[in-house]
Amino acid sequence: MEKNNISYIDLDQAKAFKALETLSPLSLEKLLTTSAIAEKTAASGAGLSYNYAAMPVGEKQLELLEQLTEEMQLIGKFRLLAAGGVMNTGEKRKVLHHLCRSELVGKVLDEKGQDIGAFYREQQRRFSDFAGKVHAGEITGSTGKAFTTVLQIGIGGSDLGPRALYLALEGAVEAKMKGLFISNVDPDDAAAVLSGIDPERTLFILVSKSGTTQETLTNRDLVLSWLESKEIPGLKPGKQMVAVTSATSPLAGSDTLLDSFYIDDFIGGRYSSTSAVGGVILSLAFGPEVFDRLLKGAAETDAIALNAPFRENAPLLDAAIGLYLRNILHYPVTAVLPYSQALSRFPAHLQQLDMESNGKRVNRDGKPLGYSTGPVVFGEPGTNGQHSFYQLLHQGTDIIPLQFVGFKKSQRGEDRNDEAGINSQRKLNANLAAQIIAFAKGKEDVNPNKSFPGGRPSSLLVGDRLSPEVLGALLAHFENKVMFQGFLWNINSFDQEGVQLGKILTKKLLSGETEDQELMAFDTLLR
Ligand SMILES: O=P(O)(O)OC[C@H]1O[C@](O)(CO)[C@@H](O)[C@@H]1O
Repeated sequence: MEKNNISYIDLDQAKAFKALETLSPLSLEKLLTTSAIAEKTAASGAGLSYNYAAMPVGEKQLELLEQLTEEMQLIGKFRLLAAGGVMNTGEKRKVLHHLCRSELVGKVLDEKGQDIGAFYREQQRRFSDFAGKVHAGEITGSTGKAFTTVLQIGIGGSDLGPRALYLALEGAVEAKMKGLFISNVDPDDAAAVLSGIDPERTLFILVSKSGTTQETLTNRDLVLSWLESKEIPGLKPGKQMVAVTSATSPLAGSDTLLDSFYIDDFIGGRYSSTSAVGGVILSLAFGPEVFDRLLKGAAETDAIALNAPFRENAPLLDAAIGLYLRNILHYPVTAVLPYSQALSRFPAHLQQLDMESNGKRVNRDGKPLGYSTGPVVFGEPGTNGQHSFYQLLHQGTDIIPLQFVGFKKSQRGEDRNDEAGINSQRKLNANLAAQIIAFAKGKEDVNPNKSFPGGRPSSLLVGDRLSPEVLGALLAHFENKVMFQGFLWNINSFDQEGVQLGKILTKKLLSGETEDQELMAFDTLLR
């Protein structure tokens, strides 16, 4: 037992899990009825709902999954996390991204007794003011011209979440500035983006929590020398750039830059979209009030995840059913399929969120696990995916559970009725409904090549329109789902040691310190 009566056991020690293992799998075709579609639904924030009628779980499974979440104390662990418990056991850190949205369980103090939420709010106030001044023309480029473009330099969590959110908001609200991103150390990434911008009117945001990431520092230097190379009278490259970093990073406190905004070690990269990491670019691109609306939606989902009972708690249900798919039915992959072009990069963000968090093979105390953890996650917007990889999803040898996301209304509202009076949004959603049924029910045919086995599960997250609030709720839904699953697997979802080895070998290779012959041989192949 640890403090607060929270105890940590591996999944395979839980009684409810052992009971789940004894149940026979159910026929999806029998489970999928019109009343199940009406009843098997639960709320996330901002009117978003999670429908699991096409998931292979019946009453008994749900009862045991609920017992499992209680036995593994998921809500107690979330409460402890939100209160500032050291849930990142590997790095011995608190995990406080929820605090960027609201004080779920009251104030959280650091070791000096300082209010950490107040620090996050202060940073939000600072970057909101900064954005307001840029929009009002009070803060300009170093040659006096108004900034019209904002370009984020960062990678991983300092790119994927903010980029996915930026793209998702472009059609939801009117933009105040154009947003662009450079992430890859591939020089072609920077060259392509820089070729289309006005150096005097572009504000660069250098985002690196650690301040040590090779790709980001390389791109910073590349951008600064590109600005220098323009030889524009009066242009000061550093004064076209702000930083977002942690107060302990080597980038902190630089007076060569226009300004700096801070996060701390308690906000993990892939969980940082609602901190200054996402907040600076989103406030500049769309206005601080739009970023506020996104935070509000995320806070609504957080409150549901913490307080709602199992059957009314979408992130908790999604996590528990996902565990059933992974550890009872042994499906190793999940596809996320948003029927919304605005969410084109959302699957890429979820890939990092889920796979970097739960791609672990030891428990939170470092002991090897005897069961599977996080699935492989991939996805593309529908209907594009339908004309690409859905063949394998329908008729391939593996069953891949699907997580559909759809909206009743289009985001931009521009649409056209065809001769039959049917608009494109209706066609998009008809495709989504058809896919759920085709995957679940299949279709027999005398020709085996034309036969669909069915029994392929899916869930549906559905909202009215992809507004900033709904986007925030969707983001928090997945953050909380991933967190709950990490608790179920008894792993630490908040570190990422698996990315280190490759970084170290790269460094050794570039500095000439390696004696690894095979590494040098591959390097030679690439020169
Ligand atoms: O913000 P930073 O410190 O540059 O890190 C970027 C990314 O690198 C990683 O540490 C992985 O290499 C991610 O977890 C993180 O989001």
